[in-house]
Parts: sequence; C-alpha cells; structure tokens
Amino acid sequence: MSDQRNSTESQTADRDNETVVSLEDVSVNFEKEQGFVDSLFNDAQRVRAVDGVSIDIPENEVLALVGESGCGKTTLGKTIIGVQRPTSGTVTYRGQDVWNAKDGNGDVRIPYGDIRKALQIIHQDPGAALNPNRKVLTSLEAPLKRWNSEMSPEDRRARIFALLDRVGMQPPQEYAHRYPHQLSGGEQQRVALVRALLMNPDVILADEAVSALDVSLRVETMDLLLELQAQFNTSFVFISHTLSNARYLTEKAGGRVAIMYLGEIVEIGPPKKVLRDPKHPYSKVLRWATADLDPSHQELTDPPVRSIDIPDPVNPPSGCHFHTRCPEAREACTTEAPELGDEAGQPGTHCAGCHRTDPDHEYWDSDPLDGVEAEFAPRGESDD
Ligand SMILES: Nc1ncnc2c1ncn2[C@@H]1O[C@H](COP(=O)(O)OP(=O)(O)OP(=O)(O)O)[C@@H](O)[C@H]1O
Repeated sequence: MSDQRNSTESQTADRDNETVVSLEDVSVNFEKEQGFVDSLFNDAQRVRAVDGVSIDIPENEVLALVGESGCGKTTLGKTIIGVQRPTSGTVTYRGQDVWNAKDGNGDVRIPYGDIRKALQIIHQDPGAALNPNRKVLTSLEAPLKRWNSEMSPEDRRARIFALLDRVGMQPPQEYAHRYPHQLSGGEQQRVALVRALLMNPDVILADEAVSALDVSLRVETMDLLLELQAQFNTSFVFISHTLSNARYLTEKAGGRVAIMYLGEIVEIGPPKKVLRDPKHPYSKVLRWATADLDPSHQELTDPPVRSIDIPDPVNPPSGCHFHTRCPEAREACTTEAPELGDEAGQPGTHCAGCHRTDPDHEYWDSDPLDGVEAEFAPRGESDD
C-alpha cells in the first residue's frame, strides 16, 4: 500500500468537501419490456428503478452502492455520472444542471462536453468495453483525440504511456501495442482504468469493477484503485453486490456505504456504522448474508426476513418498501414511507429509513404484522 493512503484519519481530514455531483429527489422509471401479445392487451408498465434519491458526491469521496440484483445500483450510478437521464428530480455537476447543459436549456455555465469528461465509468467486463480489433494505444488515443483535440500526438502518447506505467503495465510501449485478447482480465481492467483516468475525471463510476477478477487479483486491484483515487483526487462510486468488497474499499478510504432496496437508499453512512452496526432491518439481512461480517451467522439457520421473495419494482409495496419481508414490520410500516432524513445525502452522517429509528413514532404503538414477533425489540433499540 502506498504511503499516499497512510491512514483513514488523514484521508478524512484532508478531504475537501466541495460537492461535485448532487442529486435531488431523483427518480428513474423504465418501461417494462412486454411480449408482443401482452403489449396488445396491457398498458405499458413502469419499473421504478430509482425512487426519490437525494445524495451529494463531494471531492475525494469513496462511495459504495450495495444491494441485491435489480435494486437500481447501476441505474443510480449512471444517473450520478450523467449518462442516465432522470425521469424526475435534478442532477447537478458543480452547480450546473447536467441535463440543461446537455439540452442547451437556459444559461449553461459548464458545457456538457466538460461534464462528460469529468464523470467517467469503468465497466464490469472491460473485455467487452474494449474494441477487440483495436490495439490498446488506439483505444486509449480515441477519447483524448475527441475531448483534448489540442493535445499533440507526442503528448498524447506520453500521457498514455505514463498512465500504463502507473497501473503496473510495464514496459508501457509493449502493452500499448497489444490487442485486448493479448491481455489478461486484470490487465484489461487496468486499461479501462487508464482510459477513465486519461480525462482527469472528478468522479469514476466503477460498476462491479473487481467482481470478474480472480479472488487473488481482487484485493490487489482494489488497492490500486484506492491509490489512484488518492493520487488523482478523484471520487469513486463503487457498485458492489458484496458487502466484503464495499467494506474493504470504504474502510480504507474513509468513505461511505449506501444500501439500496427497490430503488431507494435505505441506509447510508460510514462502513463501521452501516456494516458493523446496521440500523435498517434490510442492512441486517445483507450483513447476515456475509459470513465474515456477522459472527452470529454460523448459529442462525434462517435469514432475518419473513419472506425471501423480492417484490416487483413495477409495483413496490406501499409505505416502507421492505415491510413485506421485514421481521420487525408493524401496521404503521404498511402506510407510511420512512424518511431517510435531510442529512442523509451528506458525508459523515449515518441515517436509516426505518420508523424504528424514531422512538416517538406511531410504529411503536401499532400492531405487528402477521409473522412478526410481538416483542421483537423494545422501543428505541435501534437508536445509536
Ligand atoms: N434500460 C432498461 N429498460 C427497462 N428496465 C430496466 C432498464 N435498465 C434497468 N432496468 C430495470 O430497472 C431495475 C434496476 O436495474 P439496475 O440494473 O439498475 O439494478 P442493479 O441493482 O444494478 O442490478 P444488477 O446488480 O443485477 O446489475 C431492474 O428491475 C431492471 O430490470
């Protein structure tokens, strides 16, 4: 590990809290694909992939988005980096509305081209993202030619070689002249990382960027990502199915973990709080499913849920979306959606969207739902 990241404390203290990207009450709906016959008889159904999310991404942030498949992580990540247009709500980059910049609406202070350069993505499968018929050098030169057209060919190559060298592809001239199939999975991922870094971005979205790698390479790659994040002062949004990777990245970087369920962020905060002492019943389920995070895992035979079925995002449950599966749900959860709190999108805070976090909520006087143990936990148990 480089001495650029000696301690979580110094990293946190050095952090410049200027907001780079801000989402305000953002929702993204998709039309659900239907078969031909269904489409003749039924109205189009809308999937609520992201449902009313507000969050700030400051400079030098490491944020991990975690949740089950289909909960909206990728859609939210793409909305953060300005490639997915929200159905409602606003996305701003350094105060500029991203979609007004794209559409040329109003007084555009930051052109959309600059925003695209500043917000980059690394895909889960770098092999698929690289053109198989192009040498690494050609693939890496393309975005520089497009976005930094004033750069001379010599400077372009010097920058590419320096970055290939920095990510450990040595000698860089030799790697630059290979085709993607002549690289290992880990090397392809490094090329994808170089391509993102070439633009000097403010934010990189890494969508399951290490999950396709062998376990032995995963930690090495995560360490490299964190070193580069610190060196280039770039914020990283990591999308992960697994809490272990999210914990590794965010604990080392002094970052945040956001747990998503059916399009919503249900809990967000520092990993020590969210992963080791979760407040939301759904976060407890994810923690239970990660044996190395939950010492009681071995003794429990069943997951702490009433139902293992994930509801349809076309028609999420009323009130708290999690009430149909929650082992602590009461009547109040079926009607009133819990708030995550105004502070939730901001760094340093730990918030959960659960009525149990409010000791005065009517939840405590309402009846447990079928299958919920009446004395599950006393009032205020979830408070810090
Ligand atoms: N382009 C699209 N058209 C229609 N539905 C979509 C589209 N993209 C995503 N969805 C739906 O939106 C919901 C959220 O998908 P998303 O890919 O964001 O979830 P995810 O948490 O990233 O899942 P995974 O971990 O499996 O990648 C899912 O129900 C998905 O089927």
